[in-house]
Amino acid sequence: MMKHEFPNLRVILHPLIQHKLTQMRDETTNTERFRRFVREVGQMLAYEVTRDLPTELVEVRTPIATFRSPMIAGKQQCLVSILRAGNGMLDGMLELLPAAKVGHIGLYRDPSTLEPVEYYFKVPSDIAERMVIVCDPMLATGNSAVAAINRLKDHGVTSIKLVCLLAAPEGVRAMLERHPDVTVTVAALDEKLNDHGYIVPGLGDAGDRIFGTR
Ligand SMILES: O=P(O)(O)OC[C@H]1O[C@H](OP(=O)(O)OP(=O)(O)O)[C@H](O)[C@@H]1O
Ligand SMILES: O=c1cc[nH]c(=O)[nH]1
Ligand SMILES: [Mg+2]
Repeated sequence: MMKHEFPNLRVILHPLIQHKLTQMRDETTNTERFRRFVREVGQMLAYEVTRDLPTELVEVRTPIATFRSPMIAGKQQCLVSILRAGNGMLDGMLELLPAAKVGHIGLYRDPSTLEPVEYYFKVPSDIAERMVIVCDPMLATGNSAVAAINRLKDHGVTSIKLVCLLAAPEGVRAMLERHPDVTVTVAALDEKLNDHGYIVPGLGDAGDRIFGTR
């Protein structure tokens, strides 16, 4: 585990994740490969973020004997993707959590103010009873994640985890101040933000690289 100052942050230093992340950072990685890496790393981060799900023992009869064996218990899951870039992680995560419901929150950052603008909001009607995993590749200023989680809490959600590929210290700090109950799981904690609010060294604009829009 990486040493850092944030009690709300888990950085996953798995070699497979780091290997793929390095190729995502490479500016010569094309849309097709970038999209595949986001999906694969999203799936591996879903594995890590579900590590502490509660289990209960249920009786199972094998061809040899009957015994008590663990199954996931407690709240059911809901994945919430922050559009657009969150969708790049969604399919990989759903492969591990096939029964999860899915919500979408459409946000884009105003480039001059770096404040998020909401353009879409659709979540399952029973979301308040679920454990929610919010996904977005980038946690930069944190404004988008804070706004999305504000909206989920307004809908009564009490159990939330945030999964990102990359975070800047500014974004992790914003989450700690505004939503200290939410753990943040990332593949890397980068150095800082630049004057345009991009993560340094980062990987550029995640949405544009996933969808090939620039
Ligand atoms: O922490 P913040 O400073 O709020 O920045 C992070 C946000 O910026 C990106 O989205 P963007 O606004 O580029 O929208 P997109 O996914 O449609 O490209 C990213 O996917 C996050 O949602
Ligand atoms: O570096 C950044 C910051 C915000 N959004 C991105 O896609 N990349
Ligand atoms: Mg973008």
